[in-house]
Amino acid sequence: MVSPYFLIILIWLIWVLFKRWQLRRIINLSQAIGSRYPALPLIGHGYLFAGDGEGRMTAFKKFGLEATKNNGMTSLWLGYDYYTVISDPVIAEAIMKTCLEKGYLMEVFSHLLGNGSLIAPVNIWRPRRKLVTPNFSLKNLQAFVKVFSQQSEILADRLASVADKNTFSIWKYFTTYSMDSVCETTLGIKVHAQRLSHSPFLWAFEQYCRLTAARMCQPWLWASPLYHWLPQHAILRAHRDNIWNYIDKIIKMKIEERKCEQLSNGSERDKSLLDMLLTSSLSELEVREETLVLVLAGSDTSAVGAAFTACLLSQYSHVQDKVYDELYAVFGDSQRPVEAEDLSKLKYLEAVIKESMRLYPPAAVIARKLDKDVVLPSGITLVKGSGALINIWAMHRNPRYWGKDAELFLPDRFLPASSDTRAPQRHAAYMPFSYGPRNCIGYQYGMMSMKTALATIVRRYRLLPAALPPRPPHHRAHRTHCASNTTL
Ligand code: HEM
Repeated sequence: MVSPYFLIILIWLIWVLFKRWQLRRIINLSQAIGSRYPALPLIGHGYLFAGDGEGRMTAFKKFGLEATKNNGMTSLWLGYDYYTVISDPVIAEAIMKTCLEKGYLMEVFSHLLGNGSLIAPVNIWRPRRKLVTPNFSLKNLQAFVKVFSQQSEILADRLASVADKNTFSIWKYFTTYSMDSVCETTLGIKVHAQRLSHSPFLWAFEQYCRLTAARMCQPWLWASPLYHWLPQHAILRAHRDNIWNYIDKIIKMKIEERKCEQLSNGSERDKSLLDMLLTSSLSELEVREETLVLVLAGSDTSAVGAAFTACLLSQYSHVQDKVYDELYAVFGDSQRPVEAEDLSKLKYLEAVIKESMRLYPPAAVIARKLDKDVVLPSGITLVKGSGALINIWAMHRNPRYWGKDAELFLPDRFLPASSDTRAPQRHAAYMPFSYGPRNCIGYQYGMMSMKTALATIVRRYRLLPAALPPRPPHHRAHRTHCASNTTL
């Protein structure tokens, strides 16, 4: 009689051998590229990503720095999924121009986003991108600046209660500002995140993202049949259902509004992105998916970008002085709110935000799945079926492209008429909004929102560094928090 334990071990061994045979080309690639960190059986390098968002970001940084030392590439195994971590723009460009699939890491978000364009397979993504892109025209974005400006005024008013007092974290002010702006321009409703102490929708959204981001990098949580037994899954599903119910109610309300407007021959009210999506050929389900993508992709990213910029302004007072002088040249002593036409005049502020996103890119790492072999200029072939993790954080600090002073905060790099040669010639070396056909659809929106909020604050307050031991602001994977406090 054969022992059942023996049988289990035998089946497991056969499965491992089969898997190694299946992955033989990828294993050869990973050995050719190498990694200084040992990959453990079953979980690969997953053990380095256990812990909270800050721990995960630390692990991503380690792999990014390792890639830079190793000619722009290093190997990373998450379970049986292999990724080449990339910190060289030449390699990133070769992949991002041709490989547009996102792969497993992002697929965990399909539980919430379904086939939303942020994660959808290329055949679904392409037609949706075509439908959504025209809604981000300059004319529509300029109309949104009114919302950014009103919400920025609320943000600045709220800061009055903490100004001149103790050190505080500016993060929650930007994240609620951003949520208010994104919901108003996307959904066409005011969620009052800045005013309410608790919003069930926002709470569900935040908790959902936190749990899913943790699952993304922890292969032991990937197997759905097992994950379904864990308490996190029940919580995740409850949050998702709350989010869906909330969005579905708004969609129904907007459909009714549209019907009434058609009966009354239309009205002049400002249109949200959801209004625009409802005039497209998308079904109700697809509209929900795309609306959620916009809220997810648009809210935290802009908040992180603005919060890091505020922290850096507080630490570099000469840069803040120059931002203030530029604002004074545009607004003088007037108290009027920021308007769309002002934003294009704020060239120095724009350079500051860009330099801040170079050092602290809100989306620090992005993923691609290779659906074909990619032969690199070095002659190495990245193998079909493997993944690529473009480490934007490390790429933006790669001294080969940004010089020996890559770690320094120097906004002049981004001044249009600058004689500064420190800005690299290769376009892909700077990609906070990604690169290639699948880049960020909301980059102008994001820049306008961040500029409006920062301009409003710097006109009213002076940002001072935290009364804590000096420490550069630091990232967390998923939510990239501005952890160094700022005083006003
Ligand atoms: C500072 C602000 C922002 C940053 C840094 C940022 C960054 C990014 C990045 C890096 C990607 C590409 C991910 C990838 O290649 O896998 C992306 C995609 C996307 N972003 Fe943004 N984003 C910002 C703001 C926004 C805003 C405000 C919106 C919309 C309101 C938005 C909507 C999207 C959408 C829809 C995609 C998916 C595009 C596609 O796959 O076709 N983003 N974003």
